[in-house]
Amino acid sequence: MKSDLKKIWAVLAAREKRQAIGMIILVILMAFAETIGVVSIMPFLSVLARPDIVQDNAVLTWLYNRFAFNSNQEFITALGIASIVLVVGSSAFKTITLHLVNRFTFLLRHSISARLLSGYLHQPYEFFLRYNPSELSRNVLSEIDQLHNGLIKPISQLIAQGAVALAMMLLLLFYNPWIAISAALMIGLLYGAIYVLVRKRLGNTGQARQNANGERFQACNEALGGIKDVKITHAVEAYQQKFNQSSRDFSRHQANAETLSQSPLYMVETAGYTGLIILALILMKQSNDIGQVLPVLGLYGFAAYRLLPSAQIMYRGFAQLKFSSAALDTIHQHLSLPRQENHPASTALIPQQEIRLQGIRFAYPSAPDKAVLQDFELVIPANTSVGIIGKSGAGKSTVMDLLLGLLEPQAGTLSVDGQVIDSSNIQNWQAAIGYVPQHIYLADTSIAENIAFGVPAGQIDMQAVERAARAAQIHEFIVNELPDGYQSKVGDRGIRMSGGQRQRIGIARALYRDPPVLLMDEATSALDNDTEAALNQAVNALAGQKTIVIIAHREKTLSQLESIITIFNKCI
Ligand SMILES: Nc1ncnc2c1ncn2[C@@H]1O[C@H](COP(=O)(O)OP(=O)(O)OP(=O)(O)O)[C@@H](O)[C@H]1O
Repeated sequence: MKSDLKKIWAVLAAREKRQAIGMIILVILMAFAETIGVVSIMPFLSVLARPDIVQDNAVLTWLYNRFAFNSNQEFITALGIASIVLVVGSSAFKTITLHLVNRFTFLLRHSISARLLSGYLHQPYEFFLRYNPSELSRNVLSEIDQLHNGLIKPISQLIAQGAVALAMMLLLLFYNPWIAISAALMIGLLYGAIYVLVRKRLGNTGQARQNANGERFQACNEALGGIKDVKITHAVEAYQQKFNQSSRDFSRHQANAETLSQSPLYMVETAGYTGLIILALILMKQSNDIGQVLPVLGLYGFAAYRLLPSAQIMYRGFAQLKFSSAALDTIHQHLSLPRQENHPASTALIPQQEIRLQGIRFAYPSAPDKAVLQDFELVIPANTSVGIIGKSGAGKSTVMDLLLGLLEPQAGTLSVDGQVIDSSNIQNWQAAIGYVPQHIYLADTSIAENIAFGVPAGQIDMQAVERAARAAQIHEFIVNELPDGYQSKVGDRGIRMSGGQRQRIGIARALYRDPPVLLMDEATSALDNDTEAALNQAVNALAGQKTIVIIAHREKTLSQLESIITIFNKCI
């Protein structure tokens, strides 16, 4: 419990911590405002029922004389108006506080999920080889809700109800300390015992809920993301079942947690009711005077009536905390991941002599003992075009990712003109590269936005877009065949484009910034012979001005290049 609270505190940014303290103070004041609202009616009712109390009660006498009332009637009216003003004032204060607390907690949800996404986007590429994207979306979009509903909201309720319960206790202590203490002890012990009994179960259910949530995100993403394969392989039913199973488990765990956090109210109510009857019987046996027994019982009843709802809400808060601790653990851990800052480079590191991979050893994190590359050497002279071939699985794409600086080798270096590429100059190196990956990702926006990827729509250089599209042999298609030319939408992941068109948009994207280095990973595999020939011609036209590295299966694709390097994977 203590460590959960510590983790929540750690999840807050410095400004949010200050705001949280302000909110706690406001919530406590709100609880007292509520108590004042309830209590303010008492002097009015007392004087109304028994006007001579004004003379007996020192406070009332002082008030009466201080404001120089002429009659009890006037005094009662003034007390009534004062009570209304206090109730209205406390309601207004409560409404404002409620809004401030709601704003704070909901904006906190936004701020934590934005920081979480930003943290993920600033992780090295290898991080994304370890985590499934569904798991990361789950954390940013859904686990954050669990944190909000299961932790942040319950904590604010816990504080508010704790303050209400305390205020009520003070009121009861004032009337009858023994009754107040014994009622609070009984309620506290009962809830405490129930919490001890169910907390382990709540923790386990919370963990199972988180797993089921991840599985349901994954099933949904995979089915919709791979819809073509899902349809063609008749996997619709299998995916539906996979989703149903995890979605049902997710709901079941939430229902269990709700029951575990709500049902003690009925048990405690039953125990309280039984306690009252037993107390009545004992008191009756002792004094046999109903006139003495009833006020005591009434006060117990009142104490239970005022304390129970607060105690229940507090218990529910603790239960929700336990249920949400798995979500908290994940978010806390991921928010503390060290960030890899990306500062857009002002100058590109343009190779004048060579790009060199030297003494490289690389193994993927999931198979650290199986080196994909060992003692690997590669020299690419500047402003030449080099082809890389090798069997499937030989490590061509891995070499490309090392050249891109996306993967870090366990041994050896990547250098440009003798300058080793590390965290201090990686941005400058990447600023020099245009890259065409094996699978081109198209966003569901216009062709122009896809070519000028990541540039806000208003800042796109349309001349550069057209130049890149011409070089990638796609300009004619865009202007002649698409209804809105460069503003035509490509559909989700480019669903409205053919494989070859997608690839040419990818090539145009790599050329948009007119980079001095062009890296292509099987960039021409989906093109027909004529387009491939035209594209090769365009690439040849760039030869001598740019350093070009192309990976391909087919040697024919590389026939025009100045040198071809074959990769043999020593571990296969
Ligand atoms: N994320 C990964 N985790 C673990 N192993 C990986 C990962 N990616 C690739 N590998 C392994 O590394 C080896 C080299 O893969 P790579 O993709 O570089 O080959 P490739 O030559 O580009 O193959 P292809 O021509 O089929 O694309 C393969 O044995 C592959 O199974």
